[in-house]
Amino acid sequence: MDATATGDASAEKKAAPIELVGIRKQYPDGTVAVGDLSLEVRAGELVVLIGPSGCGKSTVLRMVNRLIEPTAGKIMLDGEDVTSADPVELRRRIGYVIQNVGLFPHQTIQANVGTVPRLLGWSRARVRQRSDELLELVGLDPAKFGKRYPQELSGGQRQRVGVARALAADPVVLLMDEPFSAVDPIVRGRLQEEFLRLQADVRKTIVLVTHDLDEAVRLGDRIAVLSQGGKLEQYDSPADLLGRPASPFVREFVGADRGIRRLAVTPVTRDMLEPLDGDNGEYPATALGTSLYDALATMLVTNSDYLRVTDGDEPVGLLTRHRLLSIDYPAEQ
Ligand SMILES: Nc1ncnc2c1ncn2[C@@H]1O[C@H](COP(=O)(O)OP(=O)(O)OP(=O)(O)O)[C@@H](O)[C@H]1O
Repeated sequence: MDATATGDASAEKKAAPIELVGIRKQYPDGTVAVGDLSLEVRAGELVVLIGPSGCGKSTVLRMVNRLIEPTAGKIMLDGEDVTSADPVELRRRIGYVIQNVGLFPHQTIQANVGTVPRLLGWSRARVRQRSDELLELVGLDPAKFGKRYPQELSGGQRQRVGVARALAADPVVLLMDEPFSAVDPIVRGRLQEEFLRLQADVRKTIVLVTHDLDEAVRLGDRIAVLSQGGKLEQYDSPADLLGRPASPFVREFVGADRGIRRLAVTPVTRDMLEPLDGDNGEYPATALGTSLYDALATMLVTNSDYLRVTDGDEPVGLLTRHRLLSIDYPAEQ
């Protein structure tokens, strides 16, 4: 996905912050899906909601675009209270991507992507141009895929069309409910990677629901862990969540292999390094900022207990395997 392919798309509307203030959803049968949740998401931030099945993740997401009406509380979008705004108008400002995408089967890919711009009354030429631009942005050649129908695409390709469609009217917020869970793990990994590149380019405010902790750690700027009734257990960066679980619930939820996951989100920094002794040219090199996970992989593959760490071309210190494996876990001391 080439940034230059965005054309008009890079002259985007700004992403908007969202704030949920004490939102609650109680169903007529008495079920409290979400009790009293407050959460703020900064403009351009990617926040992941995670938690056990039935804890209210999808309900939270669907209250933001008012597919579900909250029983109480306020939803602020870009500083404006939208709790009683016209839901249809609201949804034009908020893109929504769901599992299995929900593309219209009897419409071409191009028409699917152009759905909201068409509803907004854009000219045919502008809709077409926007659709081509978005398909290119998500890595699908419009000349090749534009005229196809959804069933003529793979699951991963359909998922990308779903993302393109959600971005078509240039929303200020993107809501994503398990967007990558319908595809196999290899395709999922690739889609996640492409999605991160896309997000670096468009910088939308994104709230993404998943039940997959690895996905949360990989994609989230911050992760909100919910327990039953939409109770917010912890809201933190991936590294802090894994390193400092705030409660027994979170500790259990992030599981025993959090040490490994934490290595993946912790970069090599100067304070971890021993001084260089001579030029240490014989040790394999790794760059400052590499994840500890990748650094450990290099040590294992090269059968070396030391790595020469560089900043650009300049060697700045030595990382030892012992130091790498004894990074502190404050919550466990
Ligand atoms: N119409 C309804 N009436 C009563 N309870 C409902 C209704 N719709 C949803 N619920 C309940 O609300 C709770 C939250 O549901 P929600 O779909 O938000 O959970 P979730 O965390 O997204 O779950 P999952 O990970 O399984 O998709 C669940 O206990 C569900 O049974």
